Amino acid sequence: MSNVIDQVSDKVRSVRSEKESNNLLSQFVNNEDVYFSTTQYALLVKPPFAAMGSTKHSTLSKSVHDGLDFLKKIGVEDCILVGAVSFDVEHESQLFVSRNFSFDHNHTRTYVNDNSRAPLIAKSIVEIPSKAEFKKGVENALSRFERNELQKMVLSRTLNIKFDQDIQIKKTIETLEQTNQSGFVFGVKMFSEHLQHNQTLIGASPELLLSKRGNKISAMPLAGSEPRGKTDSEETILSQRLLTSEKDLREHALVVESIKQVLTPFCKYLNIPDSPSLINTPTMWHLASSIEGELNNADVSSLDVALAMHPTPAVCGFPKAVARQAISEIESHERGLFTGMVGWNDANGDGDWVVTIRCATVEGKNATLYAGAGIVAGSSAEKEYQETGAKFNTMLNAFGLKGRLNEK
Ligand SMILES: C=C(O[C@H]1C=CC=C(C(=O)O)[C@@H]1O)C(=O)O
Repeated sequence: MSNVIDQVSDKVRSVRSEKESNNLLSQFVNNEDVYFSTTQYALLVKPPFAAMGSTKHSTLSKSVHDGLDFLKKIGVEDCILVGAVSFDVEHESQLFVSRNFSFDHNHTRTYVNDNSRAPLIAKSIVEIPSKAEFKKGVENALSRFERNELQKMVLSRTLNIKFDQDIQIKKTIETLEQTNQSGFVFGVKMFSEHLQHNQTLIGASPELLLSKRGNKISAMPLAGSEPRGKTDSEETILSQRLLTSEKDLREHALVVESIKQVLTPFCKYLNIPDSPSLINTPTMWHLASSIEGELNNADVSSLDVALAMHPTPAVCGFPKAVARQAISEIESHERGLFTGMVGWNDANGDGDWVVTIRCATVEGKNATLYAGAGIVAGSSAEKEYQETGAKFNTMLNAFGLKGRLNEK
């Protein structure tokens, strides 16, 4: 019997699940629990956990199957797998199995004016890479396109912020819900036997990688972006420019084509719109494609389909292997869980997985914010820098820091 199965059976066996509960976020305990919410529901998962965090991608799917199959055999069917999968196949994921979980299907989000919060003060902010290095990376990508090595790659950057006081994690997740009415909001504890620190991954992703209920699946890939405008006329100009931009439509089409190739063998029916539509978050406009499908086999798990899709060219590039290699050569920082996937998979294989973007890892007074942008032939290094800057605003808003970046 493998280690993972041992852990699952010992830790999960004796705990009973609660099926429905209200106001789950108020019960969230940082460094202990995992929280995930959509506009439809909230999910809170509590210990005891069997951690599958050290499992690498290559063995992840098999370990999860073995663990869940074993639990079924011993009569433990009502458990859930929850957490975050890293971008890089060699990097640890943060996945946990528990029987102690609650769904709130009456979950609602109330918009609250974000000026009502007392903002944190940033004592120091370090950009990694620097603006010059990021722009050099974009130029490097453009030269690879000219040499026909690849057609798209996503480059990212980080903001390392030290605040004047400890970040209130539950409060920040609450703010993310209040200010991102349609986003997928998450708080995932990061556990590792080797990790010295107790970090938490928090964020509000607008991008649905994969949702599965029975044999029905859906996905909403995003690629192609413009920051939100300040006035109505600016909003119209920016959104219409995005919808008709040859560069952004090409960038988007590569993502959709790659997802189509992955999902086709899984599906007896797949509906992909001919052209993308516009969606917005409080900080960005995006090109989005709403994909629906029916699986050949309803027993395939949401995790398996999501792992087959991951990483899509929305966070990696095209072709995938060449882009992944180019990213590792150009980016000097670790992505970790950023541009991975976060979500859950229940004992029936149903679940929701979203792309881990518009997020930060936080601990004490420190936060590392992440943002990336898709680069294709015709991209401008300055514009991609500005775009990633606008994407940071999801988390900067949640910390009460938007427009205060020069404050030391
Ligand atoms: C990698 C990120 O965004 C991806 C998702 C939506 C739009 C994107 C873009 O237009 O570049 C990116 O592909 C991020 O927000 O950090």
